[in-house]
Amino acid sequence: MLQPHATPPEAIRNFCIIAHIDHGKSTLADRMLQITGVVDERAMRAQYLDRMDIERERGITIKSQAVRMPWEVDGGSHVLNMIDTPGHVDFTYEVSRSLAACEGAVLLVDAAQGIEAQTLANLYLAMENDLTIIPVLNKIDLPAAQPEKYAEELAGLIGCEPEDCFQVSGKTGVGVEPLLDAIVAQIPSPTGNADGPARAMIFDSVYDTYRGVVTYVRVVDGNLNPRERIAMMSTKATHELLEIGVISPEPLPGRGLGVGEVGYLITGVKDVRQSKVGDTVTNAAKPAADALGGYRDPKPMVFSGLFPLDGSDYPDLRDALDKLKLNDAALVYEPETSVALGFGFRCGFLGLLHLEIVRERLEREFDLELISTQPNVVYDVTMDDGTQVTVTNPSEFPGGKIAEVREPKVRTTILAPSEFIGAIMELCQGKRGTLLGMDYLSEDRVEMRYTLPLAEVVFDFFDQLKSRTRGYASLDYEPDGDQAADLVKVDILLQGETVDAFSAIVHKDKAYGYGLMMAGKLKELIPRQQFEVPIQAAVGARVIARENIRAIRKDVLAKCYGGDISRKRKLLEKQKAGKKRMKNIGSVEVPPEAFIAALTSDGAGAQATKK
Ligand SMILES: Nc1nc2c(ncn2[C@@H]2O[C@H](COP(=O)(O)OP(=O)(O)OP(=O)(O)O)[C@@H](O)[C@H]2O)c(=O)[nH]1
Repeated sequence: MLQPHATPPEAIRNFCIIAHIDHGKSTLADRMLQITGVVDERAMRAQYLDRMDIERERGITIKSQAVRMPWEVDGGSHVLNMIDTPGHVDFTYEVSRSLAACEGAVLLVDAAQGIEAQTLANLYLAMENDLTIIPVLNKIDLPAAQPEKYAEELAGLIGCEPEDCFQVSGKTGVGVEPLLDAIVAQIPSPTGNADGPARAMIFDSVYDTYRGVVTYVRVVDGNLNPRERIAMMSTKATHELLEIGVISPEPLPGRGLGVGEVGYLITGVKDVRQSKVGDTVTNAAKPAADALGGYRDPKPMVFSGLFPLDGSDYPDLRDALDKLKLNDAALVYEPETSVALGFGFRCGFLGLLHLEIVRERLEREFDLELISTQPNVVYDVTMDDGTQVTVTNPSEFPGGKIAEVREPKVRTTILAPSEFIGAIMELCQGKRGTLLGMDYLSEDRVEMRYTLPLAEVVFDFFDQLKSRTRGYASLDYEPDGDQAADLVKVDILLQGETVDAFSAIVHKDKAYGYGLMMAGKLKELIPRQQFEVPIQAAVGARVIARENIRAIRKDVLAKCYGGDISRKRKLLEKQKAGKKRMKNIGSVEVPPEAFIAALTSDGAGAQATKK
């Protein structure tokens, strides 16, 4: 039985692995678990991963967010706590909280790829948190690996010698033992006031179907013990500590957590919003005076409407969102009604990836078919009379005299081979970007920094960047305040009626392009009706583009010669069933597939084929 209190802070090393996506973080973490004996060699494949599968199947989410590993160096026993960090830009705040729970970071770079945008973004976050950085080149077993070349690059970036970069293979295990030794030797042990009031930082919290919320903490001062009452400092809510322990790699309930220790706690709360990342846990009877710094409420940056393809699924969608919310403190939503799409929800997300994850989970885990409207950012509108309006839905953009519209902007870092500089500049300029600076990481790789309106980045920036650089560029961005901009709302009208789902807020110079594109797309997608249907794009009362759908009656029996009455009936019934699913805009019938196709940015209707 582990006795967590028995570990003196001097023997503890808290670290994380930071890397660009696919540079091998999980593989290296697995290898460390194996080499330290936390998971034995045979169990590694046969059991450890199986266990994860079962976890997933049963929806148990006690994951290895923070694994405790024993490691001996020169006869001295140490405890290494490996803390997992979410890898994506949308979760920068969560990443920074995980980093704040560590004293050091292993900066992992694929020896066949070199530094990428998220390598830099994560490195800067680690430096802001004053972490000791251990530079590591991974995948040295690959024939294409160029460890010498990239050691130069990495050393130049963090200001060390190329020889200081470790060379490992997470796959074969080469170099991992010396790396574990270096973690003990180079990363400082935690310091804190052991006798002071308890303060522990929450760096992750996940909802578990059976146990409620499992909260991951790092104790900074004092200690936390089972059965005592704890308080969350941001909300002042108090809970009884039902269980506290460490993960190695199974949850091991223990006698408590002391200074510098990392582990989990369970209080029986059912919603992660009651146990928020970044908050400070203290003892309810002897509370600390000040919370640990850095707590922030998650703020949605990107909004989109989610509507069930089949209107009768609306209650299911509401239930599914309620369930997801238990495990996602950043997800916000409220009911929305659209003329075109019916009943749905306006949802707020941290970013595009967050949106995609939520949408995919709703479709896969809850078996829903959804239409999502074009994502948009939040606009602050000041009217001439001084009133302020916050717009999260383009259809709510105010009419009347507007003094100023402000939009969020982001600081973007793009890394790419230098041959693509021209293509990237052209793209960023077209997206209203401002170049902040450019540095060569080596003779053929360059880092470019731009500020861009977030609205332009969420549109189709990443796809365009990838296609213009043949997939070689990587991108990262972080919020960077807001700016005034010349923005207008473009409405799309079908036979004089506004189709709210297609309204968009765009820069004045792009209004015409958007209107023309949407009108053109809809002309292709909406079937001919028995009367002519004009499609117009308008800014206010001014029509800026127009297309016409010519009248025709679709005769499904046209190809059905002869007297096969049962076949005719079948065709007519099919047509009738199809009509039931149609959405009516005024007197125009629009198949839901047309909306989906028009709302996907390439217009190809990637989702439309899903039945
Ligand atoms: N040859 C070789 N392949 C490796 C090595 N480490 C990881 N890989 C492969 O690289 C790919 C990505 O590895 P992961 O460990 O999943 O990478 P990750 O950084 O955790 O990726 P994400 O979790 O998606 O961010 C996988 O196909 C691994 O098998 C290595 O040392 N050598």
